[in-house]
Amino acid sequence: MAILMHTTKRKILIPEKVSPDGLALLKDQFDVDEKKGLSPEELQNIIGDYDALIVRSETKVTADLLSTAKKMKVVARAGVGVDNVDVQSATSHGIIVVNSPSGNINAAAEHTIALLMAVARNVGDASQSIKAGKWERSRLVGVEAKGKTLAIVGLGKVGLTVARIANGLGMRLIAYDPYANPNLAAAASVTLRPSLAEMLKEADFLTLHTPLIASTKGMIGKAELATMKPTARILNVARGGMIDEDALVEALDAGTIAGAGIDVFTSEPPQQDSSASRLIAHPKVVATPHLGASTKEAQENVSIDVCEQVVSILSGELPRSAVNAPIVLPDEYRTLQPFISLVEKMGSLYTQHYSSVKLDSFRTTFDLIYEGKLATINTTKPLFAALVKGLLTPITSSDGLNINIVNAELLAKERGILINEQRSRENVDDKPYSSFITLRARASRSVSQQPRSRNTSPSAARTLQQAQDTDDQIIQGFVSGNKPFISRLDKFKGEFVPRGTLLICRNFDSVGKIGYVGNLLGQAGVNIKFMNVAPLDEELEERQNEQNGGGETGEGNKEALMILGVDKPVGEDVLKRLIAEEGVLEASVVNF
Ligand SMILES: NC(=O)C1=CN([C@@H]2O[C@H](COP(=O)(O)OP(=O)(O)OC[C@H]3O[C@@H](n4cnc5c(N)ncnc54)[C@H](O)[C@@H]3O)[C@@H](O)[C@H]2O)C=CC1
Ligand SMILES: O=C(O)C(=O)COP(=O)(O)O
Repeated sequence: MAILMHTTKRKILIPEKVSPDGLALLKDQFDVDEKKGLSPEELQNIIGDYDALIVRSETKVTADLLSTAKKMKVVARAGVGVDNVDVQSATSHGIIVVNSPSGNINAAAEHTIALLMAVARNVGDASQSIKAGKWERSRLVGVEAKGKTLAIVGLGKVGLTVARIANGLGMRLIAYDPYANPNLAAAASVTLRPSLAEMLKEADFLTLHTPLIASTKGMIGKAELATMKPTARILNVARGGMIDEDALVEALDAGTIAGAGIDVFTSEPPQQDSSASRLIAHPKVVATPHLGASTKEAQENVSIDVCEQVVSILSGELPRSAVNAPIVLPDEYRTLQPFISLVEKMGSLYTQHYSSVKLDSFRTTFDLIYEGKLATINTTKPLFAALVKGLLTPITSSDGLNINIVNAELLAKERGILINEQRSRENVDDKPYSSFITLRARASRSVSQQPRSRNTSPSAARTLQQAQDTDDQIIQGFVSGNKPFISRLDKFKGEFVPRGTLLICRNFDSVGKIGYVGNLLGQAGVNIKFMNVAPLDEELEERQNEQNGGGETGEGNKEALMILGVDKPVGEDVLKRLIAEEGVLEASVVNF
């Protein structure tokens, strides 16, 4: 008989025109909904169903929208500028924002040059004039680009590409960009100017290529325009909002600026009677409807770029150009993968086993110590995030937080969880694993009492010594054959796989305990799938004995942990009965 499998495909919403070349990469694995022309309300009503959203510049991805997007894992911007996405809000929801940082650079640069030439030679005006049946050769005399000064604000990817093309046109190149790479500037024959004001005076053509951010918003206003030559022409293929549109219209009317080529506006599409629509209507302006990235080639590039990243993220991997997550190299991420699972389980074990700890009000410092191969990895951000996720998931509501590399740091801070990552130089060559992780929870104490400097990496042995000395809580683990193992829980040493539901009992290591616990569980209808015993660590025991005056611990008084894999949850009543029996000192149920 055929077995029907019902697997729900994850859903991706695309409310704008995105090239089919990238979408083809999604359609096998995911439900891809292309829904153009949605109103903000319509978008808000359906966004909760989607795992990913792919947009260009038209969709406003607001904090309001993101707060409704409960399943959302990724917002992908098929282009460069993410000023239409509330990145901060996405971060707080753990939503990764990706873009395509270079797929449309050439298109934007060529469009800038197209506008430069069109403005220099009155192409738009001349075309309209001839179509109207006129032949106005003397009114439409232009200027040449050759020998003119092109002033570039923002010498990043687009700015540099514009510079290289303009260099070929024989233009003199100057730029203002406080963060520019001087070597790249020199190689492109661009002379950097120390201030915008200084550069504006020299410009025959001014072109803007910065993102729209606080420092660039309104950067060309009335005062700046007043310092420019009356023959100067202005180009904007970056973002509306960087130029004061009313001030530019005024300057064009007054003849203190000669012309402008504008692709981007403060309101897109421009509203009637807005400053944008007045600028567009101006006879000295060549305007295009945000076409900088609109070439077949650029749209293919950005679409493939972001769709590949959406596939990565929905498959649990990291993207290559996240706007709000650290970049982790693919090889490193592959190495980290099994440890991410281990650390998450260690965090979860901590919260569930030490259940008296209230994580949302606690002040504990965690040391997360990497030994062996892991200690040589460049970025351990995914492990940090896994610990926060492991610690918080057992105590957050099921519809709650999407905890990941994007928001882990923020959430840890909000909850007062301090995580101190350390790399140990302890040699693990003689051990059966190549890497080893210790999670140590230190009860809070004043800063002056904290045991040691954060920069010195203790060996595992020293860590244990400290745990014993300070009653800190210790969980250790390693990975073998890609499987996570816990190898220590507090003072007990024994390997177990953190999987399914585990009943963890601390008991006196005496005859009959296993039978008693087994019986009780049997009566409650709980099956035991596997069992491990973790005895007291011998080294630790010896030290304790020495401290207690050298006496041996009596056989029946030795403690051990019993770890039982069970097939269903163990109720509170059963736990109470277990603890009531002499010899079972503590019992906790942990779900993975
Ligand atoms: N019209 C269109 O269709 C397109 C527009 N764009 C726009 O172009 C912008 C630039 O893109 P890219 O060159 O790829 O970005 P980029 O990040 O490579 O370069 C931006 C440059 O601006 C500089 N910068 C930042 N703040 C500055 C300030 N206050 N003053 C001077 N320089 C400053 C940075 O140092 C950087 O070098 C994008 O942010 C996007 O808004 C990009 C592609 C297409
Ligand atoms: O990539 C950018 O920043 C752009 O402005 C391109 O916008 P678009 O994708 O054409 O709406």
